[in-house]
Amino acid sequence: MTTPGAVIADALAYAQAVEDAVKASAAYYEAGTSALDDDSYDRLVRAIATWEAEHPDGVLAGSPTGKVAGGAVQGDVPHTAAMLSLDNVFSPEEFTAWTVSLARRLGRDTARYSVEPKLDGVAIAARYSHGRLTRLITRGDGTAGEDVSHAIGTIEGLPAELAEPVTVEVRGEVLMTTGQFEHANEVRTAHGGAPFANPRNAAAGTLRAKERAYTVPMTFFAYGLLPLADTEPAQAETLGECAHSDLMARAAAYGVNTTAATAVPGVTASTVEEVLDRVSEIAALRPSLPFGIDGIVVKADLAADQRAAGSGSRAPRWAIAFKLRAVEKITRLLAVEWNVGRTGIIAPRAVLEPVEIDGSTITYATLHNPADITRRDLRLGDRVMVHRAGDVIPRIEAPVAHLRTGDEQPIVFPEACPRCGSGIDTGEQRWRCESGRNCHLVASLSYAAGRDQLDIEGLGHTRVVQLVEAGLVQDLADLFTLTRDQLLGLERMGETSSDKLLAALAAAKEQPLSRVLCALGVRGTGRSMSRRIARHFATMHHLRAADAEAIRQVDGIGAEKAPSIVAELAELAPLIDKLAAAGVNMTEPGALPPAPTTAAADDDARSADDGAEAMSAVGGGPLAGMTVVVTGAMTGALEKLSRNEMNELIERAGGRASSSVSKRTTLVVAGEGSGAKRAKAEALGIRLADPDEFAALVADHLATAAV
Ligand SMILES: NC(=O)c1ccc[n+]([C@@H]2O[C@H](COP(=O)([O-])OP(=O)(O)OC[C@H]3O[C@@H](n4cnc5c(N)ncnc54)[C@H](O)[C@@H]3O)[C@@H](O)[C@H]2O)c1
Ligand SMILES: [Zn+2]
Repeated sequence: MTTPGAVIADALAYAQAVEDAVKASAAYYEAGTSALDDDSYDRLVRAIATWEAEHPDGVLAGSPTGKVAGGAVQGDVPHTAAMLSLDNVFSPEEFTAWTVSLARRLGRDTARYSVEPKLDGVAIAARYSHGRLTRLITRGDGTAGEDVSHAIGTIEGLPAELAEPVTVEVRGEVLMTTGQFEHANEVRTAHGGAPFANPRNAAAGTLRAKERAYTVPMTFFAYGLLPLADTEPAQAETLGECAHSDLMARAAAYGVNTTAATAVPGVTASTVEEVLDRVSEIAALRPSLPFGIDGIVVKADLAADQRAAGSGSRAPRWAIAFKLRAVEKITRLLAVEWNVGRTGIIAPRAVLEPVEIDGSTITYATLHNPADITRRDLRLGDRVMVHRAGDVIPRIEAPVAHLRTGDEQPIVFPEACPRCGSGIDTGEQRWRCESGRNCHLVASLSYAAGRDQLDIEGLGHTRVVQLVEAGLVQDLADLFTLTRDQLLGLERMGETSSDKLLAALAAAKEQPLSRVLCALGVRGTGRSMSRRIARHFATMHHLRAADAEAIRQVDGIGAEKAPSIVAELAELAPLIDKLAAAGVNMTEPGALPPAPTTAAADDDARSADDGAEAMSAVGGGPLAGMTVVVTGAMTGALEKLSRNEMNELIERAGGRASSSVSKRTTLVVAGEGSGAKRAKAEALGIRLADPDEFAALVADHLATAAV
């Protein structure tokens, strides 16, 4: 495939582009399985046209330009009158220019316009003989189409019998509504077929498919009515003289479906301004329509104007398509995320290779529920058709199944709640965490009890769920007022485990402020940030008294984060009070509260580096002013320390812990298995220490690290 949209460099690339476009076109009109989205196809054809304009002698006979259906489709049933394509405009200016050229051609202003949605489906001619539907023919190459009469009876809006026994041809679009498309793919995948990428492809593929084991409904909308060879002459003459809007009213009276029954009925307009207003109205309604449209068709309404304007080989001169921006693009499904909502609903979300649709870059799309994923037969790595119109959340229509390489992977459904680890209730279409509305509480308590936070031994996930479900704990503080009797009342809770848990809770009350802060889960403050805040303010009292400006004194807290920390602490105030009342420690050992500031801090003069110095000046210690990175396995006296505990140790000793080696690093503690970071430190000439050397350096502070 040539890169769509790329400029064609030479005759060889031109020939390749023509071949690609013709192949895509054939796949698009026949089985609805093009490898390209419309935008990419249109760019390819534009590049072909540009090249042809510069090389008029090199134009290939097979070129798609200037032909109905790009010349890729044939037919053997001749049309009564040519079934043409439409020329396009993309802006009000281009549209106005078109009306001017039409007026020039007519020698007068166009008397009246008809304005209708451009339905995004497949063109079809339906022949009625004495009121009975006898034949369905596709557009084909415009001169002759293919007989698809087997589809009679599966198309809503195209009755088997008209309200009057007339002999006429009704032309219009066969499409699938959103609901019909969902249903079609459901039925199709249930029969082992590959889902269609979008409703248009589904309509094209379904219309042409013969002898399927199942039928799926489609919908017809008329946009043309004309006589057949054996139509009564008087009737034929009347039809030939009717305005387009009258023909549509007549078709509706015959019982054929028209846009009159939709939110975007065809209307007439007498001025360009009126037309453009209607274009805007239809464009605004597009996202809420139950079927796809890709533009607005504007026609000279009167038969006399149409006759005077005439037609070219590809399109009539009396009609134009005002194209709307593409709302569908093909991109790749990279991953599926599972998010837990407030009520415990676990919702999948598609992560996409970023793609621009209608001016915005799309990286996520909704996936509703697991059944939806199964129904759409989605796989990781799939190329997918993504739809986004207006403010509506982008959605995946379906995988472009014929583009599969075989490397696609099944989407793994979670076995436990991704937030709190509880079981999942899969009884309904929408999966739900078994902890329901408590999911968040279970998750936050489990987090708070974790090793790097309050480190409460014996308070694992199952125990947390049990306490929450028994109604004993409604927030973090409730843990610290649990009684022995309450614990003994729980299942599988003997005297020994109750006492152990109570002891662990008592020990947790003595944890430093930094860990309490971390356990509170203030957004934007992870473990090391919690430590920096705790060391800076020394007490919860000082921290809560701080405004955003004061919080910005802490190294690494910027103008955005500071106010949100203040706001969250205010929100957490009742919980913090409750924790303090339960006897939980609210101070940071070894830290001194900041000196009260007199003058307002000078913003410009302050940088992260200054902050680091200020902090270590308060702390002092053997690592004062140093930025330390730990890498590899710790041994000897440091063996038992987690990375978080190592970082705590560094900060207690006055240093600043960092996870990556840079020019600002002053010391790298390198244990066994430290590869890349050690190498980088050596390259930058940064001081290295092995675990034993480092243990000796911070020996005074090491004693207090044992937990
Ligand atoms: N993705 C691909 O590989 C691929 C290949 C070929 C074509 N295409 C797409 O198809 C389009 C060009 O194809 P085309 O010539 O079939 O169609 P068109 O967009 O040029 O418009 C003509 C068609 O519009 C339809 N139509 C809808 N509402 C109508 C109304 N109210 N009045 C009259 N006609 C109405 C008719 O079917 C008519 O045949 C382009 O947008 C192109 O992107 C895509
Ligand atoms: Zn949960």
